Order: sequence, then C-alpha cells, then structure tokens
Amino acid sequence: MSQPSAPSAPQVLVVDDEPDLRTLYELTLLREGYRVDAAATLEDGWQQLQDRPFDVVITDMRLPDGMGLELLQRMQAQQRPERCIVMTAYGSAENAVEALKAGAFDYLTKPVDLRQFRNVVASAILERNNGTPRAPRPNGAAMKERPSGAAQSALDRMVGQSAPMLQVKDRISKVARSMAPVLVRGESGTGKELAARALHACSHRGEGPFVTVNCGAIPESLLEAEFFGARKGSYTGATADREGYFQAAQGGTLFLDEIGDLPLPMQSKLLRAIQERQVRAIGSTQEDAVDVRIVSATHRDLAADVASGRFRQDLYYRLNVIELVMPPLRERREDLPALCEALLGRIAQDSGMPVPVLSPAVLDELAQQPLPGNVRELENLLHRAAALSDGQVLQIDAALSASPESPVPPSAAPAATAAPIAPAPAPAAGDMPSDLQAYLDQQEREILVRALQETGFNRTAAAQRLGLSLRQIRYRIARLGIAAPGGEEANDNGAA
Ligand SMILES: Nc1ncnc2c1ncn2[C@@H]1O[C@H](COP(=O)(O)OP(=O)(O)OP(=O)(O)O)[C@@H](O)[C@H]1O
Repeated sequence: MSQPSAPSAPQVLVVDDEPDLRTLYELTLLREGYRVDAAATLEDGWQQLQDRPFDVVITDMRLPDGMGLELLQRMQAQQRPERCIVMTAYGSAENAVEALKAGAFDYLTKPVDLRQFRNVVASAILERNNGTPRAPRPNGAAMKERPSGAAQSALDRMVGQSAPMLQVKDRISKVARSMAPVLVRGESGTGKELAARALHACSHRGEGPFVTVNCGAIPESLLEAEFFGARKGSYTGATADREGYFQAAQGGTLFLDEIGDLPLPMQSKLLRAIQERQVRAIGSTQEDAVDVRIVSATHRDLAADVASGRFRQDLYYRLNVIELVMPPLRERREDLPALCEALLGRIAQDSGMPVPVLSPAVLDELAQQPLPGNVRELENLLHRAAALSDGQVLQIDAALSASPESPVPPSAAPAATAAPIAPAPAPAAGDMPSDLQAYLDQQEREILVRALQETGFNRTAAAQRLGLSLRQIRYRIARLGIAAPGGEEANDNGAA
C-alpha cells in the first residue's frame, strides 16, 4: 500500500488476518497521516517488530497462529516502547480485560467504530510521544520501582502494617503505573478514597490533578454538565462557560466515588466518554480530547447490580479492569493501636491541642467495639472522645455512649430508636465553633434524624420535607453514618 505520509509521521503496525479489515484499518490510518505496515499472522507481526520500532501496534485477538495476547506478552517481556491496542470480538469482555491487565493501552470491540478507532490510536500516539513509559504489566517485575517521596508519603498515610494492608499497598504500587482503570471496593470508611489518592500519587500522573466526584451527591439533572462541562447559556443558570470533571482532571486521575449510585442514562454517557476519550460540553459543537485515568470506588456489590440490571455490564468491565479490595477493620485488628495513634495525632493537630494519651485500658475497650463504620467510625469516635475528655488522658466512655453509630435496640419504636444524637458542640452566643465542620455535621445530623423520625424513616418523604432529592439525602445519611432503627438501612418508600 502506498504511503504518502511524512517520514517523521507516527508508525503503526496492524496485525490482522482478515484482508478486508486490514485494508480498512490501513486506509483509515493513512488518511490520518500515519505510516502503516501490516502483518497477517502473529509471527509476521513479531518479525516486523524485531526489525524496527513502531509507535503503535494494533492486533487482532485471534490470529491464525496464536492469540494477540501472546504478541502483547512478548512485547511486554522485551519492555518495548510501542503502545498496543487489541481488537476483540463483541461480547468477549473477559479477553478485553485480560488484554488491559497484560498492559494493552486499550481495546476496541468489533465491529469497530472508526471514529473510536481513530481516537484511540491518536491517544496512544500522544501518550507514546509524551514519553510516558508504557503501561507495565500489573504483575510484572518491571513494576517494582521505588516510590517517589510524594508517592511514599501517600502510601504512609494509609496507616497499617497488617498483612491485608501490606497487600493492598503492594498492589497499589504495582498497578499505579498502568493506565488501566481501577475499581476500589470496600465497606464504608475503609479508606477507599485514601487508596485512590495513593494510586494517583504513585502513578506517572502524580503531578497532575486528582479530581474527586461523589457520584451519589450530584442531582441527576446536573450530572452531564458536572461531568462534561457546559457552555455559557446552554441551560438556565449557565452564566459562564464551565469545565466539567473530565476537563479538570486532564493529565491526572478522575476518582468516581460511589460509582454504583450513577443513574443508568449517565452510565451510558460515561461509557461513551471513556471509550472515545472525548467529551462534549453541553451546548458545544466541539469534542474535547481527554486524557484521564479513571479510578472508581463503591461499597456496593456491583456484580450483583449488573445481574439485576441496575448497572451496565459493559461499563462494569471498563471500570473493573483492576480490582483493589480494602479490608474492613475487623480483619486487621492489629492495626488498631497504630491507627489510633495516627488519628489522634491528626485530631490534635487540627484542633491545636496536645496529643491525648491513649491508655492500654482505653485501647482494650476500643478493641471490643464492633466499629462497622471502619476507620471513619474510629476517627469520629476518637474525635468525640478527645472533645469530651478532661485532661491529657483520653477517656472514651462518654464518646461511646454518644456514638451515632452505636447499636440501637431493635425492639424500640422508630421515633425513639433513630441514631442517638451526640451533644452538639454548640458555641456560646457570639462564640465561634472550634471545629466548624464537626459543628455543621452535628447540626445536619440532628435535622436529618428529626426528619427521618417524623416520616417513619421514609427517606423519600424526609427528603421532600427538606427540599432534597432522594439521592442527596441518601448520600448525607451515609456520610453522617445515620443508622435506621435496628441498624437496618432506611427505606426509600417506607419504614425500614
Ligand atoms: N488506613 C488508614 N489510615 C489512616 N486513616 C485512614 C485509613 N483508612 C481510612 N482512614 C481515614 O478514615 C476516613 C475515611 O476514609 P475514606 O474516605 O478514604 O474511606 P472510604 O472507604 O472512601 O469511605 P466512604 O465509603 O464512606 O466514602 C478518612 O478520614 C481517612 O483519612
């Protein structure tokens, strides 16, 4: 095939045994100004790679003499600089995930969408030319690099030397350098966001932005504008151009917290943005290329949500290429002393008081607590204990009895059994609260609990009374750790 492109043009190798498809890819790429070589078999492709370097390799998964995955693995073993794009048959998501795990830059599903094809190749070339080292295999020895200062301190912020925590930290440093999306799973308060931050800090994007989005907290009508941006005048209230989360995270990491709360229509739009690596702001005619790594988190069982139709399967496969599971506190009790010390140090620093002394008796008592809210609950408990203790030695009895997470007798009536309210650290008239966030949280908790009690724990009704959407109230209930009667989850339509 003739090659009118400049000698300095990016060089692409296409490996596919179907002549028609090879021609289609070649023509499309030549039209983009790239130089293109083609091979019909794994061995021919491999031979060409031995002869000269390329910028991008596009390989079909099924080749007459082997799998495209094998070509990718050989390239990885030689630590070659090419970015590799794998073409997979429609519906073979597992192959695609395997390819990404093995270090592929991306995959495309057949029948190929040529616009998507062009975008992915352009992104691969851009990344190659930016000199970003090729995504290494998550399990490869090449990943074992020494973390930089910032990366190490982000890992150190995750306190704990128990076996499960060491495993998590090891996995973070291994997978951080890949572009592959990561799904962080774990119960509430186990440190999912902390892990996402550490992933970012350990990656090549560490100097770039880290943008957090709480998918459960954004009103549905604003989701698209928040994610992709909006042009001035594109909807009522859009008085100026505003960028979305994707644009804000350019060159960095986009952390999608509580991804399971994203409504289905938005799931489709997110999938498209991730696949095409382009977003269009509302009211704009132009698409912006985006270069972000997606890390998402959930406390839900997303696989079950896929099975029940609440979550798109294709998006699930896109996000869950690498899974990171945060262990609950009950599985790493040995971390409790170090966690208490670190959390008390942080609390003392924030409030400008000396670090409270933690006696062995208090530590024993803490070790007896079930702490279903994990580290967040421990942190809140220590916060209250520090505020309620007299003198230097930490006392926790008062804090325990005021715990919003403390178990509630299931036999009591709803109105009486809503999470007990800790005394608000109310400032005297004219005074300032010493901890504004804790004070505001307390106020919010009291109002929410009252609204929930008065509506028999019907979240929809409580939300209406407070002028909130159901999504907003659910987020606030979870954030403040408000328990329904008997510790069950509050109901959207009626008492739990
Ligand atoms: N290993 C840890 N070491 C120190 N602090 C921790 C650790 N894990 C969690 N924390 C602290 O606990 C709090 C909750 O952590 P984080 O927000 O990361 O949890 P999460 O799993 O994302 O919670 P949620 O599901 O409720 O959003 C934060 O203040 C965080 O700093």
